[in-house]
Amino acid sequence: MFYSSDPSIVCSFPRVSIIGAGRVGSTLAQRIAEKNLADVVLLDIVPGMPQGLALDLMESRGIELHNRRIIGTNDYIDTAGSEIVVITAGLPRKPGMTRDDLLIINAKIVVEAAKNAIAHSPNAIFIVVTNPLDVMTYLVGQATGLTRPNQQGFVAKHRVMGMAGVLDSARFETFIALELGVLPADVKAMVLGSHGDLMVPLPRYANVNGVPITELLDAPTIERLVQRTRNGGAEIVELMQTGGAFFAPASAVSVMVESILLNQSRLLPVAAYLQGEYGLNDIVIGVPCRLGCGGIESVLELNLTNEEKAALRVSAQSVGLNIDRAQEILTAAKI
Ligand SMILES: NC(=O)C1=CN([C@@H]2O[C@H](COP(=O)(O)OP(=O)(O)OC[C@H]3O[C@@H](n4cnc5c(N)ncnc54)[C@H](O)[C@@H]3O)[C@@H](O)[C@H]2O)C=CC1
Ligand SMILES: O=C([O-])CC(=O)C(=O)O
Repeated sequence: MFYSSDPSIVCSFPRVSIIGAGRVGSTLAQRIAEKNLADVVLLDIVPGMPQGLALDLMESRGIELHNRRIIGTNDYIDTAGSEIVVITAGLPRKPGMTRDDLLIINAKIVVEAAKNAIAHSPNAIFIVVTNPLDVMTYLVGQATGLTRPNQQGFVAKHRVMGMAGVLDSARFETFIALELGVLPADVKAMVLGSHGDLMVPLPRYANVNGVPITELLDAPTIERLVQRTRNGGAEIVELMQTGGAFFAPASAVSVMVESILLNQSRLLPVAAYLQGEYGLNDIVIGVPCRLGCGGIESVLELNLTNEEKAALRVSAQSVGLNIDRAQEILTAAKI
């Protein structure tokens, strides 16, 4: 016997839209669906491609034992009402390139994606992945209006962020775990700053189940692991020759999505729009943030040494120069 359902009760799962159904985007869709976190909309400009990926993922549901819906589309209308929008659209770098070499081409793609996405999901939280990460996150903040005061003077900067620190920290943790032969999950580390050569790994805060790595490894070894972390993305680009990492990046975004959707308040390194924190203003850079259902709940200001502060400042200065470059290009192109 069936009970008639009350039409006022709407049973819906959260919706995460992923703009750019390439390697990072499609792997992220898989992670989110298989963790049963949300229904997923995969959007790309290539006709048929996101639809094919979505169908493939849907056909795995019975085997993977989840019931999340995955929709593939080329039309932003299908992203309407998303709780979270992840932007992975844009080009990955090729061997020999820096992430900053993608600035001009990806700025236009990301700004267009952000404007289209917010028009259909005005309350969404935005997570940016496209490189160069910190500059793209800044541009998304501007394009969506989330980092500008609204008519009431309120800035919704907590709803825009970039993924980099979770990945860079996971790499640092991996290299520490490999060096010591311990379980990766027992290693905790934090990498701040920009997602590039000027990132700021913090060995002082790295530990194995509470034991500082400075008690387990000598200074030259730690410096070697720090340098490998800084070069972590390029190492994979050089090995693969056809693009960059995507498994670990997708895992990194999925923990941010999870912390937001499940209101976990996890403390994670996140590229955030700063207004005075760490002495930095009107810039996006990686800092420790609490992530919950509203997005960035707070920025934690660590008691950094003078050297760490200086490294963060240098990192921010380089992001600032690229923001200026991107804005000149977008203004000239009337975007
Ligand atoms: N923040 C981070 O830690 C990481 C950033 N990345 C960056 O993420 C981006 C994506 O990387 P992959 O997935 O490996 O590249 P990919 O080439 O596999 O996928 C990019 C997708 O974007 C789509 N696209 C291009 N223009 C678009 C538009 N206007 N609208 C919608 N879709 C569009 C392409 O058709 C393609 O399917 C790159 O910029 C890469 O550098 C990658 C890994 C880590
Ligand atoms: O290195 C790249 O181009 C992709 C990326 O940001 C990473 O894997 O860290």
